[in-house]
Amino acid sequence: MTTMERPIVISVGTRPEIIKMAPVHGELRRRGLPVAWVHTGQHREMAQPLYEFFGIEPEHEVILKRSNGSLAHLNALLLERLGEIFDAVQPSAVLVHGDTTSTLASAQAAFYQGVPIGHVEAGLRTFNHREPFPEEMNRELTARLAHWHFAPTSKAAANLRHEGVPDQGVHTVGNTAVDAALAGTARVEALLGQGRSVLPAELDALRTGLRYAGWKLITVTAHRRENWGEGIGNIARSVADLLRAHPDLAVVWPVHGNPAVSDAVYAELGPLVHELEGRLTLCPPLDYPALLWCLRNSTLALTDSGGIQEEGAALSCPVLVLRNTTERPELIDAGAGLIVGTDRAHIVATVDGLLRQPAALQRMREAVNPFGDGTTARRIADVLQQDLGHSPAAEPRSVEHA
Ligand SMILES: CC(=O)N[C@@H]1[C@@H](OP(=O)(O)OP(=O)(O)OC[C@H]2O[C@@H](n3ccc(=O)[nH]c3=O)[C@H](O)[C@@H]2O)O[C@H](CO)[C@@H](O)[C@@H]1O
Repeated sequence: MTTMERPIVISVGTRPEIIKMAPVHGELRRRGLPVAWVHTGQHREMAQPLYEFFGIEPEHEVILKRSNGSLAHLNALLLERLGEIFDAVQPSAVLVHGDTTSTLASAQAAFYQGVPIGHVEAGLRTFNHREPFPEEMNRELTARLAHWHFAPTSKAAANLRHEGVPDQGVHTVGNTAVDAALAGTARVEALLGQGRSVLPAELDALRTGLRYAGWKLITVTAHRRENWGEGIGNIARSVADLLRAHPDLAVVWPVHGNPAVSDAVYAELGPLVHELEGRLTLCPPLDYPALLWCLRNSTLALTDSGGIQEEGAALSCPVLVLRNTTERPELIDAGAGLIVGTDRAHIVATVDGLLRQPAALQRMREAVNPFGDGTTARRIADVLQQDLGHSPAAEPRSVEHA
């Protein structure tokens, strides 16, 4: 096989990775480049609706027989199996995303085969190896292994350069989360316009309330380990306070399946659902199109998620970050979000303040999205096409961010 015939392999497994690599997959396919998808996640059935939404059929799947839950065991199994797959597939390049154990194992397996690695969403740092663990170290180690570093912002690019990554390997391209969110929202709105059902029944009351009663919507999500226990309880209590104080407020909270999260949320808020007559929706995690619809129609998002910070900025939905830190400081610098942590009184005061000052809220909605303009996948494909010997469809461009 010539380099041009060997596929560019995308190796990912979790929900955010699939969402963020789907635009790259779509763009490589649109250009007629050979591309293969390796699913490394544990629960393929959970990923299936996403694959259907994006029209992706993974060519390969890593099925792991784990005998214990340790990271070392997971890494070893992934490394061995991915080595076998890459050996059979002979990729011209392997693309990995972000910071998971499978990101690092995919990069290692590609490195052992002498295959160049492209790291998408490179350069995010908290500068604390324990927070998030092991993700922060996975980010650094993947940077050591990668050939192409696709940094979402100039800040992320600067982080890489400070670590000695050669300048010519760093491409500031924006974040593919924006590509996915903009294209996905357009599709959701088109489908709704045709009267097709995109939203689950759980959101019906909410839709009616937004349309006819003038409710303002807040989307809430929380899943991070650091917020388990007290943090989640505080967030839930602040949501109850806000709903009681603002009769025109509605909240949708897709509750993460982990009992460390769901038990606390339902204990605090479950009894309120009936009392609030449709203004509080607690539901299982939403399919991606429904989540996009929620953000698009929300006045605010309260979240500890990374992806939702980027999607909020893309969809003009101001984001309050339920953490004490973020590896996406650009959101705050751009004025599109605020760090609020998990203190009940502080969350309530911040949301109250914003609801009472529409001009401040409007400024946040109008902030320039620091994560790009939805053309990140094109920029990534330009670089790969040029470096792998195809004539580029367009000149690679770089995005400069504040
Ligand atoms: C420890 C840590 O920091 N880990 C991070 C975490 O990333 P995250 O915080 O972005 O993850 P989530 O919030 O789970 O996912 C977000 C995506 O899911 C969509 N979504 C959400 C709720 C829902 O009901 N339905 C949906 O469709 C949503 O639109 C968005 O695109 O895991 C990644 C690898 O797993 C890591 O790389 C990343 O560092």
